[in-house]
Amino acid sequence: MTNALPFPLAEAPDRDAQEAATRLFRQGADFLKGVVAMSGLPPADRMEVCFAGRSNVGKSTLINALTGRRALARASNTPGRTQEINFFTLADSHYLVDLPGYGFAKAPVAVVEKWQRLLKAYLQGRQSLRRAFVLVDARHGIKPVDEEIMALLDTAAVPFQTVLTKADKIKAADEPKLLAQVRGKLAKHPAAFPELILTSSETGAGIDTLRATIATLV
Ligand SMILES: Nc1nc2c(ncn2[C@@H]2O[C@H](COP(=O)(O)OP(=O)(O)OP(=O)(O)O)[C@@H](O)[C@H]2O)c(=O)[nH]1
Repeated sequence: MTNALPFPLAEAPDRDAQEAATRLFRQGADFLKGVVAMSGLPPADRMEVCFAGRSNVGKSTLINALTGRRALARASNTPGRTQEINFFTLADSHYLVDLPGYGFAKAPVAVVEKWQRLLKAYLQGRQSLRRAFVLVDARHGIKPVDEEIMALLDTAAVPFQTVLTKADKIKAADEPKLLAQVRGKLAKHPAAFPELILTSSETGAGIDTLRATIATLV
């Protein structure tokens, strides 16, 4: 009874959702600004989704794949930008928000603390934030640092959806073990959205589903 499992994999989008995604994403995405303090946030005047994940999880690559802009998220990866919350416009109706990667080993404590304060303030105070996508490397499953951000999202009551990245790097035989680990961890998080998206920026798997998810958020 696969469909009775908690946190099933999202199904492929239906035709309406696909059309909504095509309409939205063909209008294009652009880098707007990097933000280091709450006072720098753009007006909360449109639908907003954010992307969080451990360093190297494939966040920039995924944002590029979603928007079809090869180097879009590179802007947020250049030295000096990595501690900023980066805003991208999508059409004139959405913001895509790239949160700094966490779990970096060598950042000074003061830097990490400053970024955690900003992240907390952003997640708790942003009215227009509809959903957070928490990216998790399919090879590694949910790590303690991922659970920290999930706990923060629980507290802030921001619904979050888990997006597994680099699906092309795991063997089909290892998928059940990964999904069991992820489902077990998510069961403890009240803000977890009850569907997972398995993606690969390499093969394009799951990208349409994620686009359609964003395009049909209300
Ligand atoms: N095989 C495979 N490799 C991927 C995929 N997505 C990203 N990568 C690779 O993983 C590495 C990290 O990807 P990035 O997109 O830079 O990761 P990031 O999360 O933005 O990293 P930070 O900037 O450190 O936060 C790169 O070498 C990518 O080419 C994927 O779906 N499949």
